[in-house]
Amino acid sequence: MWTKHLVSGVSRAYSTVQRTRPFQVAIDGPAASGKSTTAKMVAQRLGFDYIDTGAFYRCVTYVALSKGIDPLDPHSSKKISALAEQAEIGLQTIFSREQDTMTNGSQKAATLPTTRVFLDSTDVSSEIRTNRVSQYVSAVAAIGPVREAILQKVRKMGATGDDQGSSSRLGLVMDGRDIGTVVLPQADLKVFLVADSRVRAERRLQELVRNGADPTRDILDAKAVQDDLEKRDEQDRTRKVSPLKKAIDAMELDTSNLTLEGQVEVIVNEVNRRRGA
Ligand SMILES: Nc1ncnc2c1ncn2[C@@H]1O[C@H](COP(=O)(O)OP(=O)(O)O)[C@@H](O)[C@H]1O
Ligand SMILES: Nc1ccn([C@@H]2O[C@H](COP(=O)(O)OP(=O)(O)O)[C@@H](O)[C@H]2O)c(=O)n1
Repeated sequence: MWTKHLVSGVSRAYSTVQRTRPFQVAIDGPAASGKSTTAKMVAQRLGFDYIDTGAFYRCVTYVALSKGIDPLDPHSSKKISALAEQAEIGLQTIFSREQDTMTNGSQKAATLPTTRVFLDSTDVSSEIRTNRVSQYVSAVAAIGPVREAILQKVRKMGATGDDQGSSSRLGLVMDGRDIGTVVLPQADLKVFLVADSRVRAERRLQELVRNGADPTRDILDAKAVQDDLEKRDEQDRTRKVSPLKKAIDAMELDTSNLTLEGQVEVIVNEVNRRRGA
């Protein structure tokens, strides 16, 4: 049932606008604003590739913590940067067929695209989403040479479509914090997703519960989750290298009062408008 799909009509769209490279969509924004879910669904609707850049920073944080390295100790920067350079990170997004997912314009949760993350060929998809990794990831992402190493890896993956699956090469959706500003400054469409931090915390909490949260390991209090997200956003916004900020030419979309399908629709329509479909 799970197959990578192509959306009919895409090749016609490309014949109207002469492109020298696949259409690029950059999605940035604060934590839990809906970036990755929206990005995957947009990629599925358009038959584009998807790259989750946050997964790269999470993998480096995970490997550093598992080696007993403290990311908050300034003396750890060199060791963590070396780990970032050495890490072999792969992504595999499993898309479902459009007809399986769209019923009366809405998307069934069970058929949302899913992304598996591989670190040195081991599936670490769950391990990189723990609270512990979330608490340290912003510190790791603030280390300049770590960002340099990851920038090279994500650009390479974007250029080759090497995501452990077959590449559609029609287009690319990438999400993170610096995609529109640093990674893909020439992106054809830049979106900056925002949402009220209370709404974001509620959604993250629901997601944790849906994924079988463990009360001994996960923070299951809305206020604590909100504090955690706000703290991470502050760290991401104020770091010296590639801080989280809206690119000057990005379209801002507040998802606080939108449905997932609604925000996907806005972006898909804008992509189609820009490529003359
Ligand atoms: N408009 C929305 N309505 C309800 N839930 C949403 C909406 N947008 C995103 N979500 C949910 O919010 C949670 C956080 O979204 P996610 O895509 O992981 O954010 P990010 O990648 O920005 O951290 C997910 O569980 C997602 O399904
Ligand atoms: N392009 C990116 C992507 C993520 N990151 C860092 O990685 C962390 C985790 O990103 P993520 O997208 O997985 O986080 P969530 O918003 O999904 O919780 C962020 O808080 C940033 O510190 C970054 O600095 N630059």
